[in-house]
Amino acid sequence: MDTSGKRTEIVNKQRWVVKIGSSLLTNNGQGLDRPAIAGWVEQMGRLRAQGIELVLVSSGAVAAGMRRLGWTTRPHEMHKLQAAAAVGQMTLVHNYEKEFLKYNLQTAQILLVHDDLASRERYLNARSTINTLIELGVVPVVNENDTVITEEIRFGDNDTLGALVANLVEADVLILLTDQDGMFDADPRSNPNAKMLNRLPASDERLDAMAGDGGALGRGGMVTKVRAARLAARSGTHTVIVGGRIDNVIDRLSKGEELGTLLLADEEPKTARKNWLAGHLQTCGEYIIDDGAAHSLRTQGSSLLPVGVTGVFGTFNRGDMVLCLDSEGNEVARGLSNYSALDSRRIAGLPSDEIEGVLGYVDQVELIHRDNLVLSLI
Ligand SMILES: Nc1ncnc2c1ncn2[C@@H]1O[C@H](COP(=O)(O)OP(=O)(O)O)[C@@H](O)[C@H]1O
Ligand SMILES: N[C@@H](CCC(=O)OP(=O)(O)O)C(=O)O
Repeated sequence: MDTSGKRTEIVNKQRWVVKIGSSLLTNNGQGLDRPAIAGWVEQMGRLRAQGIELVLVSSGAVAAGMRRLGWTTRPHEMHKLQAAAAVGQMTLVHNYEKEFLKYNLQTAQILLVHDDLASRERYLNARSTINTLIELGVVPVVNENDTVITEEIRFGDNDTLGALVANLVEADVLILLTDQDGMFDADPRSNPNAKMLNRLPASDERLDAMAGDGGALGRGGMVTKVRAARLAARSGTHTVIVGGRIDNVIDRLSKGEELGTLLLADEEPKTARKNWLAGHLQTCGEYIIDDGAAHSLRTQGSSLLPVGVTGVFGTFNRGDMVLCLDSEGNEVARGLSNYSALDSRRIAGLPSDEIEGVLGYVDQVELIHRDNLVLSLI
């Protein structure tokens, strides 16, 4: 294929995660927009026919459930939102199953919560199940397991889930289909002169000031999409934020057309281990680090040495994930500790050449080596 003048980062890419947001799937928050779903599935069917592997992350359970239950306004009580999601998820997957079958594609329902991806065992299970489904040619349809979570329902954030799934399957591309044509330099709802962004590195800090929230319904808006793009970038996944109502949007993206906003991953895809560190492991304790250590972690990507640590909290073993907090309690980084909490307390504040004298052994001179350390998103 002639790719000159096209988005080569997207063309011929093998593995896509497509996330369809609530604002798009629903008619003003009421029920599912079935004709629109049929249109996206038809396009995704064509992706599959080209040999592109696909995972779908779909919101819309709450809205579909509200319609089924005859509710016209979105409830505020968490248990009612969760009940609506449980009812609506049936409608949602039934709809996808019916539509994908038209193209001889089987679907599978996957319900996940962030904690599932924080347990090493469940992460590995989810990963191998989804990878197996992809190999079988099945389209996994992922949503949050709303019955057991509260935060994500409250903030309406399936963007993060999309990014975590992209990390999980090491996707090449994450497509966030939404109700705006792309990301603008200001929220177009409140700023009619806002201009759409074409491409930027996901790490570009200017994005933070441009991203607004999702408005009255308290949805994630562009804030969670930018954060998702940064999370996805950690597995080398490029993200496109794009309008789901644009004619044949998925087909056109796959041909390299410059639609929406491309947020690029760093050139160097991080190793699987780093992906894991970035979002998946449960933390077992905390290091409080001084200003000098916080500065060199943030600006030079340095390892954490005992000398920069002023406090050690929690109970952890060597190899466990520990948070690094600055003196004000802000998370600077997280990483795998080379020492248990007990030994860390004994060497905190000391120069590395004194470790052996105190402990009687030295594993590594760092408390956390930079290869096992991931800076936190600010
Ligand atoms: N800089 C921006 N560019 C585009 N949209 C923005 C921006 N800042 C805030 N938004 C808002 O984000 C909304 C989309 O986010 P959201 O409602 O969470 O959608 P979804 O359900 O697709 O995740 C848009 O309707 C828009 O008003
Ligand atoms: N998981 C829930 C809500 C998640 C949600 O709305 O997220 P988003 O599409 O990012 O605004 C649902 O299916 O209704």
